[in-house]
Parts: sequence; structure tokens; C-alpha cells
Amino acid sequence: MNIIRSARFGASTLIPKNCWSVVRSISSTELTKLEVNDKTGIAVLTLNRPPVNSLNLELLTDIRNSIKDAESNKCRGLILTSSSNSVFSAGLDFLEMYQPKEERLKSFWTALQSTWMTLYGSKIPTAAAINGHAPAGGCLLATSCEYRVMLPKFTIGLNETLIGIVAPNWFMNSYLNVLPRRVAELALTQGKMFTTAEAQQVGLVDDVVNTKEEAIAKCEEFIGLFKKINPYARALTKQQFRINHLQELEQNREQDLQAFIAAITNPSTQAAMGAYLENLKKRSK
Ligand SMILES: CCCCCC/C=C\CC(=O)SCCNC(=O)CCNC(=O)[C@H](O)C(C)(C)COP(=O)(O)OP(=O)(O)OC[C@H]1O[C@@H](n2cnc3c(N)ncnc32)[C@H](O)[C@@H]1OP(=O)(O)O
Repeated sequence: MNIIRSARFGASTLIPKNCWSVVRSISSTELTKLEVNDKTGIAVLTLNRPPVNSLNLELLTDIRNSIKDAESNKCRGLILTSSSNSVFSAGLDFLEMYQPKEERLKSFWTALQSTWMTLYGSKIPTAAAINGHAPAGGCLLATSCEYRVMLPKFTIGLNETLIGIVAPNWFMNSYLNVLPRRVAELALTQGKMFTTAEAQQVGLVDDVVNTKEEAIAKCEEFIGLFKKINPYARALTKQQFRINHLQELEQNREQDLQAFIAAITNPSTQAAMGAYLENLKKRSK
């Protein structure tokens, strides 16, 4: 068996999964775990930032590094999932955006931009096994992938307007890559959170299954569709579909950063976010 060393992890760990396949850890941090199935060559990236996988600077950085690790280890595909039983990702960490320090805020948004560009533009097939709620940034991660499967009775959507903030163009573009324009506009303006059943009906998720294991298997099935396709031809074709969205951000990164800082530090945005957070804290007691 070929054991790969990761710059971030040292020697890979072998984890027997069943008698037919071996799951090998490519890289791991406190916040993410990247494992590849040696039989299929498909990697699973598990987000592990309890309680709700809210995306802070460190988690975003680890996600991006893991995608790059999967690519450089020539994995045949990448599946995103969560170690939580009820939350895929609660989206951006409010604590990064509420009463922020400017330098950290800049690093945070820059990391989000980079992570999105890496995931949305990844050369390898990507899929999300959505095993819990996926609001806002959680939905962004899922819609940046090429395929989504979700467990029942959770919610997914871009709810920014409910918080009193505006989703940037590239959030919208990821949504529009999956949803019809009319559905996306109505959902975004309402801050709609779709139930799993609604999400499947509008095409926000492709399949619904009952367990995380089934969700991973569905993602593997999706990635398996490309088994006989030339990976170079596949990657370039995917890129042609997504290049405009990627270039739009790449060419306007600084402008996008400045717009984010101006909007987030605006006193009325801070007040709206403070009220939303307080409500969230009350609800969780
Ligand atoms: C203006 C410029 C443009 C900006 C554009 C982009 C901006 C934003 C994009 C975003 O992603 S903003 C984040 C949006 N996310 C949400 O609205 C989700 C809020 N959370 C929930 O609805 C629920 O927590 C949940 C995900 C459905 C899970 O519910 P559950 O009952 O399992 O857990 P809770 O008890 O509610 O939460 C536990 C614990 O986590 C804290 N928390 C939840 N979400 C976040 C978060 N996004 N950031 C930071 N912290 C979060 C919650 O307050 C609880 O904390 P404690 O009370 O236990 O301390």
C-alpha cells in the first residue's frame, strides 16, 4: 500500500473500515479530518468544529488546505460532511463579524474568498453529504460542490436578509449555479431556509437519504460517474462552466473585501447582527 506523507500531518494513519477497503488519513487537524478510501480513491473531508461547525478563520483555512491536499494526493473526488449529527455547518462564525478587530476581519474574509475559489474551482469532482442544517455559509459550501445529498428534516438556504445583511455576488452565483433564477431571487430576498423536502423539490439538493453512511455512498456513486471520463477533459469542462464566476471574484478581491468591511462595520449591520445573536443565544438556552 502506498503511504502518503502530508506536510501537515506526517505519516498517514491506516484505519481498517471493512475487509474490502482501507480508509487512510491523509491529513488531520483539530478542526478537519481528511480520509481517503484506498479502494475508490475518494476522499472524505469531515468538518469538526463543535458545536455547529461555524466557519471561523482557522476552520476556513483548514478546509482550503484539505481540498488542496486531496488534489495533490490525486484523489478521484472529494466529499464534504460534518462530524455533527444535526449541523452540517451553521455558516460564518458570527463571532468573527460581530464587534470585529479589523486585521482579523480582513484575514477572515480573505480566507473565505480563497476557500470558495478553491472549492468552487476544484479540478476533482466534489460532493456534499449534508447531514444536518446548512444555513448561509453552510449552504455556500454545499452549493459550491457539484452534487448534494441531504438527510431528512434539516434546513438549508441563504438566510442573509433575515440577519439584515446582503449576500455577495459570489454567494448568489453559487446559488444560481444550482437553482432557477426566479427561485433563487425569491429565496434570497426572503432569506428562505428550505426544508430537506423543499430543497429536493426545487433542485437545491439532488437526493435525500436517511443516514450519513447512505449519503456518503450516494456521493461516491456520483463521483463514480466520472470513472471512465478523462480527468483533464472533465476538469476543463467544469472550469468552462465556472470560470466567469471565479474570475469575477479573482479580479475584484480587494473591492469585495472593502465592501464587506464597510458593510459589516456599519453600525446598523452591527446592531442587526447583535440582535440576531442575542436571539440565537436565548433560543439555545
Ligand atoms: C454584510 C456583508 C456581507 C456578509 C455576507 C456574508 C454573511 C453571512 C453569511 C453567514 O454565513 S452568517 C451565519 C448565518 N448562520 C445562521 O444564521 C445560523 C444560526 N444558527 C442556527 O440557526 C442554529 O444554531 C443551527 C445551525 C440551526 C443549529 O441549531 P442547534 O439548536 O443545534 O444549536 P444552537 O443551540 O442554536 O447553537 C449552539 C451554539 O452555537 C452558536 N451558534 C450557532 N450558529 C452560530 C454561528 N453562525 N456563529 C457563531 N455561533 C453560532 C449558538 O449561539 C449556540 O451558542 P451558545 O448559546 O451555546 O453559546
